Amino acid sequence: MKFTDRLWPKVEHLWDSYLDHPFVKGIGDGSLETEKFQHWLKQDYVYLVEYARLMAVGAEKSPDLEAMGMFTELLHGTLFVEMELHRKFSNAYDISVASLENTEASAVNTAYTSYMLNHAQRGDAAVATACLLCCAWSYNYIGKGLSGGDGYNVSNPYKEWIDMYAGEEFTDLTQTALNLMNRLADGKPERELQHLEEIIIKTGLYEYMFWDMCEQREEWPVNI
Ligand SMILES: Cc1ncc(C[n+]2csc(CCO)c2C)c(N)n1
Repeated sequence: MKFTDRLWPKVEHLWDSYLDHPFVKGIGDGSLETEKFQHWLKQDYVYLVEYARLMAVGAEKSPDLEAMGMFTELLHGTLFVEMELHRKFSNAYDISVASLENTEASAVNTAYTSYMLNHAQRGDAAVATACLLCCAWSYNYIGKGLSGGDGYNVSNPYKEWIDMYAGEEFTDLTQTALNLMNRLADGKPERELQHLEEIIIKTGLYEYMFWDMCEQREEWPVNI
């Protein structure tokens, strides 16, 4: 059995809770307030900068050229496909590229990226892949879930967002991340597989917290 097949029953319930989250539902039916979407765009942009570093760590720790190529494919997809779409969306939502780049990461955002980078720096390439997996995989799952929903139509202002994450390009990137995970998990002892699983579940919980943070437009608890 592939490693990612045994993971699925453990994350399924958590991932279905994303589809019930008010922020995700708001994207699905088009009712999400613009200010909340702008908060997501800004926080996500600086999140993706740290996420790109994570893939660079994975490339550096790769055991072979094939893994290195897969990490750099994901890195390229983040920097030049996903972040480019964020820049395009921001233009439509009155946010300048400078203000995207200068966003201060919120508490949850900082905790999430620090968690991933800490594990990736301490672990091997399989650990770095476990850190990045949920992120790519869960957005593709959400995009596909929303594109099959009632609110998916031309009048939904977030249709392009849904199309982007459900589309072929992101489905291919998700498949690359899954293949990389299975390749690097192959032959590992059970104790290490459990460690990878724990990271995937924790990052899945951080994903939920990220939606919550955007729904509440949270930054830090006190303004300094
Ligand atoms: C908090 C957060 N989690 C996941 C993604 C989605 N995502 C991040 S990297 C990647 C694959 C290559 O770009 C995908 C789909 C996001 N944007 N923000």
